[in-house]
Amino acid sequence: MILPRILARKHEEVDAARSQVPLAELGARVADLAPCRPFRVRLKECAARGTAVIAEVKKGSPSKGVIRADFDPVAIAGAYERGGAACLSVLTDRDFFFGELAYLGMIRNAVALPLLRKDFIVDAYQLHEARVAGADAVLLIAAALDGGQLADFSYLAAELGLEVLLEIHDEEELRRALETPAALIGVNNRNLSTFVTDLRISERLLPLIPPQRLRVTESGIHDRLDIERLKDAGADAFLIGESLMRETDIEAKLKSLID
Ligand SMILES: O=P(O)(O)OC[C@@H](O)[C@@H](O)c1c[nH]c2ccccc12
Repeated sequence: MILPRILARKHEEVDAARSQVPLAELGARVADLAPCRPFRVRLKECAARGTAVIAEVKKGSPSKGVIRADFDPVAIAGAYERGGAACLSVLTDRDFFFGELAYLGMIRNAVALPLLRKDFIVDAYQLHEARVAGADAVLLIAAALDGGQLADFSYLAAELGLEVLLEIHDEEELRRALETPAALIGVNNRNLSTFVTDLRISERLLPLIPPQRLRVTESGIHDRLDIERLKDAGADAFLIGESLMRETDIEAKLKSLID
């Protein structure tokens, strides 16, 4: 299973980053930042008008390797914005997903959409780092965090002005998610040990999420048929990476998913 390996590596990265820029210094920078862009409100508006897609800037993954060789994160973000994305997800993990923290700032300067930092958060330091780098929201993964961490990180994120997308994969994780104030809950259709995606995970779990929480379905979404099927299961928003990144015309593909 790869998740424990990724998490162990994250702790090393955080230690290295902290020795370069201490938490107190990062914290001091937060005070000077512009307010975050409203992630959840934007999703709700797009969902009310049609289909709310969180489009992911993703060069590759541990299971697929490099998905898109000619990878220009800013150009991709622009195509997503023109194609009608509600919000963007930016993979910032370098070692397993070919991402960079700096992509957040570059993309923030180029598009007006709210941005999610997609990474493996294991330490409060990374929440400050996300805010300073230009994120408006962060992913928290229930499979990677215990109940105390989920609560602590949720409250700290809110203090920093960041919204939280809390990712779950089964009933036990959902139960823990519902004990936190997370306004956005994401059901990952991908099994993190086998990498197999199965939309039936969302069909099983989305109906168990109270409608006051915004229900996001993540991974393995390919076409309009998948979207209709997931809407029927109660999805309010759709997090899509690979099927967009494999297209030559990203903007046209996104439009075909939304209409
Ligand atoms: O590329 P896909 O199958 O459309 O999936 C996107 C997104 O859901 C996936 O990248 C993801 C979901 N949860 C994660 C956690 C970490 C890294 C990546 C992810």
